[in-house]
Amino acid sequence: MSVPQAFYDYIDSHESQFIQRLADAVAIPSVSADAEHRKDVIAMGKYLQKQLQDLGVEVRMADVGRQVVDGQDLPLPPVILGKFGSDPKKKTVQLYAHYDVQPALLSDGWNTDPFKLTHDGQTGRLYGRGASDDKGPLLGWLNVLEAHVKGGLELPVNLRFCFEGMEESGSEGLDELIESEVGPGKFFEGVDCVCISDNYWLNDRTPCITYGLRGITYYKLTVSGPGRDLHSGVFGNMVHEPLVDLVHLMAKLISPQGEILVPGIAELVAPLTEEERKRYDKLDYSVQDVESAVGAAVARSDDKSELLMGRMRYPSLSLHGIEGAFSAPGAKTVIPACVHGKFSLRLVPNLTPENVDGLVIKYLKDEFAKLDSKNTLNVESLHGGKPWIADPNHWNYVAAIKATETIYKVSPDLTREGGSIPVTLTFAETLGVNVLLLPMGRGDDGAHSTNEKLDKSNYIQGTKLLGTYLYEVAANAT
Ligand SMILES: NCC(=O)N[C@@H](Cc1c[nH]cn1)C(=O)O
Ligand SMILES: [Zn+2]
Ligand SMILES: [Zn+2]
Repeated sequence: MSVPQAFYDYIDSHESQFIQRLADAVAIPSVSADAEHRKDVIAMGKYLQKQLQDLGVEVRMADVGRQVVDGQDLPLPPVILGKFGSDPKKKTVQLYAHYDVQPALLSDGWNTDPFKLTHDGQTGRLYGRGASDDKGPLLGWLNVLEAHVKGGLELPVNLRFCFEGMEESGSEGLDELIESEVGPGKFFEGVDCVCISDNYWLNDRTPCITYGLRGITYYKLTVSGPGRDLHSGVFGNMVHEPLVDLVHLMAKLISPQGEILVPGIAELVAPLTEEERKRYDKLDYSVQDVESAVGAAVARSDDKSELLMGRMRYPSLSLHGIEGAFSAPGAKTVIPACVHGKFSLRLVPNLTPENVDGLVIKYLKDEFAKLDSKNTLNVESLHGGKPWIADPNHWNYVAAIKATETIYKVSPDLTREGGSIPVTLTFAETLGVNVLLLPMGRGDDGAHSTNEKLDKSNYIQGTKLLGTYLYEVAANAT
């Protein structure tokens, strides 16, 4: 079955309604990391439930339990499981996306309200938290479905939806749900392949298809000592200061040149082969691409392949922040009594949370002992996920490559991504099927950053791409 022109026409003629759909979704501040916003994440789930049901999807809102965050007992947002079509003659495609977003405050440096989709008519950019990560791609699937249901077109495959609301905060409860829904008569029965749209092109010109992700392991270091915050004029030079200890420890994790200083990590990384190295040389990328994506000339290397390998096939350690330290404007002369340092490690083959956590925790405890401080250190691993690599020669990838060539008239780059989507590996291992990452947005979208955007053309052409991919699955699956 070839793609009906009526599908493309429907998308083109409903552009403004689809942008409004994205605006409605961005307006719900579904920040999973913030307990105050948990009700909004749940509201976002309900909004999607209704949208899906209105399009004829059989929806189940799966309860995945509760979570304690900073002493507060909170409900986890439901995982939305949806079924559309059960024709045994058709392939069944499992779609995954997430409806939660990263935190965003105007005061972080946004030029516009992060929860009000702002369309810049000159550049065609749609600004808003979640526009690219991951509300735009999620709604792309709804747009595809709507074009078929309301346009009177038959879908070439059966669809299964799995939309979660905790991806940005460790996908709590999701693995257990997936594992419990595998088997005869269960939700995931009959799934032939998985498609996830939750990453980005490498640059702002060439579409890509992604066959690998880094894993992650995220830590919280707590240094405490004094029973309360102290006056630095009264107690400075009299007591061990938690923030001083913490800053020393955090500086021991990574050098300014990016070298991970935890012993044993580098030795675990899978060796680079000459054949693999050549793959990076071929990708359409430049130092200029990094610089324009980050907004400054701060790239660590002048060699594009070194930069790509740093993101795709080597681990990275990033320091994210210090909770409890004075951070407001002004010059408060406080000695904070208890501070929490946050950092994470992105994992590549053969690093896993299991073989890395022990190395990190032992190293930090040894380094803390060297400080000879009377304060106390606690190290926690908050969440983790293993790296993932798929077979890019599978028909699922052939379908995505052909769809990309149809929509964008170029062959996509085959990439590995530096970010982490832990459920990717769960799908691959528990369902035993091929998993594909088919991105909608561009490398300069600013996901997780200020002024996140999705280009209108990527949203509209991306919706066409997702639909075309379903037809190519029907045509290429074996
Ligand atoms: N678009 C995928 C993404 O941004 N994933 C997050 C997942 C995560 C893990 N811990 C916190 N968030 C990422 O940071 O890679
Ligand atoms: Zn995402
Ligand atoms: Zn994200």
